[in-house]
Amino acid sequence: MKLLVSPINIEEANTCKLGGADIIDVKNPKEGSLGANFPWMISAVKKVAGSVPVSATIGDFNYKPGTASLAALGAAVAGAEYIKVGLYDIQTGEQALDMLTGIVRSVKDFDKNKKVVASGYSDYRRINSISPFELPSIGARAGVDVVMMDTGIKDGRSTFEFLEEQELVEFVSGAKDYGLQTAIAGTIKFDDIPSLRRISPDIIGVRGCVCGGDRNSTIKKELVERLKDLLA
Ligand SMILES: O=C[C@H](O)COP(=O)(O)O
Repeated sequence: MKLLVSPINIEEANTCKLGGADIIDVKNPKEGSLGANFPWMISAVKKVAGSVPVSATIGDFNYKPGTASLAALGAAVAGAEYIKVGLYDIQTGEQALDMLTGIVRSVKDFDKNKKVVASGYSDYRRINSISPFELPSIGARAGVDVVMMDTGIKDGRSTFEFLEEQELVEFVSGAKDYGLQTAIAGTIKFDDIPSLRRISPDIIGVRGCVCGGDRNSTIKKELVERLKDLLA
């Protein structure tokens, strides 16, 4: 399992790199769970990251395929290798397919090696969003590379409070059947690692855990190292 860590600035990105993160995921929590940061921040993090791949979130979207496609291209041009969209206020498979098809086209026309990550939300019922379990089939049709789930509301409740381990196993195996990679995030804690080993997604995404439990605090190098060791 690769470790994705979400810094909010260059200092934290450097800490992620020093701590051994496999993917440095630029986001802006002020604008939501998958809030977009500025293109100049993505470019600056890319310089700090060196050979470590950079991911960038483009927002918790409603149904705006054109806006999302343009934002995705912006993240790709700024240097992100992984471009991650949150299907937040999306209720139907048709809407999700439109969104993802546009995003994939705009990113892959620019650089076919960049990866598109389609994120749903483990707390989809409380935010009235599409079920993340629909994403593997829709994502495969659209041509995304990774399907993911995170929590939409960052109130301390974890993905493991909204979904059973067996449901997460099914999410991962369903995506694999479509040839897609998977990522799981949402207030993951050190205690969740044994369960995550059984679920075995390709990537786990964290912030709060490596800030010492409070995602509004700052990322600590020793906690990134500890998590990386646990995943080894
Ligand atoms: O993609 C990863 C998210 O930033 C996870 O943040 P969190 O661990 O604080 O829920």
